[in-house]
Amino acid sequence: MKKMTMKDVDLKGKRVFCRVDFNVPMSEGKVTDDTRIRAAIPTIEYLVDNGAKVILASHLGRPKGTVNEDMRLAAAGAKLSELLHKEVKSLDESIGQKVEQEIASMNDGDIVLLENVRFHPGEEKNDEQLAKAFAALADVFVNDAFGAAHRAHASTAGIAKHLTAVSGLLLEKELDVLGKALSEPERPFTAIIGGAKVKDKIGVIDHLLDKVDNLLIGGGLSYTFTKAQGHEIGTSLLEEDKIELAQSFIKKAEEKGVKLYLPLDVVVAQKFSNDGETKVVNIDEIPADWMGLDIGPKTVELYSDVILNSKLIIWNGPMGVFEMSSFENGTKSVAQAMAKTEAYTVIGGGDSAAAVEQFNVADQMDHISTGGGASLEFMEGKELPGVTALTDK
Ligand SMILES: Nc1ncnc2c1ncn2[C@@H]1O[C@H](COP(=O)(O)OP(=O)(O)OP(=O)(O)O)[C@@H](O)[C@H]1O
Ligand SMILES: O=C(O)[C@H](O)COP(=O)(O)O
Repeated sequence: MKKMTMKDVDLKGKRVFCRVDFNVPMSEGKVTDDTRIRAAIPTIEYLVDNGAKVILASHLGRPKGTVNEDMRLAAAGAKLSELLHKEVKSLDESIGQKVEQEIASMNDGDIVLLENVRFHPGEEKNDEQLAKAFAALADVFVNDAFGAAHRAHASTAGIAKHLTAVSGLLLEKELDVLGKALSEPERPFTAIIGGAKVKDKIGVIDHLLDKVDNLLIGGGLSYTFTKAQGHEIGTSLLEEDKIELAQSFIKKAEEKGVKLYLPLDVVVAQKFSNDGETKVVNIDEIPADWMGLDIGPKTVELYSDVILNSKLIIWNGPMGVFEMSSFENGTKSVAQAMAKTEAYTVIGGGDSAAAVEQFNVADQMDHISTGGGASLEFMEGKELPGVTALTDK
């Protein structure tokens, strides 16, 4: 079902409750990565240019329903103001009389940022009263928080029952890119899945096996597959209870004609540290008291080759412990191959987005999702409550 967008509503003079995802990394009261704030700007500018009174709302961190001084949104408001060259008034509440008074005094085109919606316990419970209190502040609801679209919360889903609810430009773009990739992919279509645990990627691997031509596996989760192939993995990450599942994925790939690639060689170390001795071994030669912490050079060559010969690539999860320089090469090389390929490249948020930033190739990717969990759930084929709740066209 098609959902209404900002372009379907008259915004002039309207109070617009615009949910954004300003859940940004912070250190010492400052925003350390403003990617998500920058990503919301087209929608905010559209609202301003169309004469709306812009009431921004977001969560930050997981304050568990109480006020947490370190999780106030004022620093994000200041950053937004700096980026827009325009006043953004940060309030210290998200509902109540004071907020209502502030909104009543707004002129068309003004912007306020409400306080962290998760300071209220009702937010994450999708409490009806809180949803109504948010809705009472506005005439229209715009959801632009793709990163939080997998959460059925009062400010993402509940509020949509009480107002005309439309998508913002970022939400629309994310759904468009990821949706098109999954429904009408250019081929060869390759998915690269890494990260720590099989358990977190079961849904996405299963769903992608129905869609892709190639599946490249790396990172901590690959060792459960290696074990499933019958090799010893030393002290590498293992999820004993997922070995059978890994076997079933290998079988499913065979049945579907998907080329499933697993590491041929790995970088091993005796401890989880950047300083110890490391060596490269073939996948069937991991010594008993060593652990695999990155893919090796033969694997890098093979994976890069697949990447260079694809037309569409989705990447979620690093190939190794890329935060440590001794084990960054696999993730770095994959990032560099992604930068070089002519394929349409999509980064599924979270650590992979951090990796392409770290290796200075972010601007060479076609789309970097602002959602970690949200893009993963979308790629699992799940419905996103923040999208489902929007008004049908
Ligand atoms: N071989 C390995 N052994 C141990 N840890 C690993 C290994 N390879 C990668 N990791 C770690 O996995 C972590 C990332 O995995 P995780 O599943 O948490 O995130 P992700 O897959 O990037 O998900 P998201 O994109 O949602 O953040 C990184 O911190 C990385 O150091
Ligand atoms: O950072 C994210 O993935 C989103 O902002 C959602 O945050 P959450 O996992 O705390 O709901």
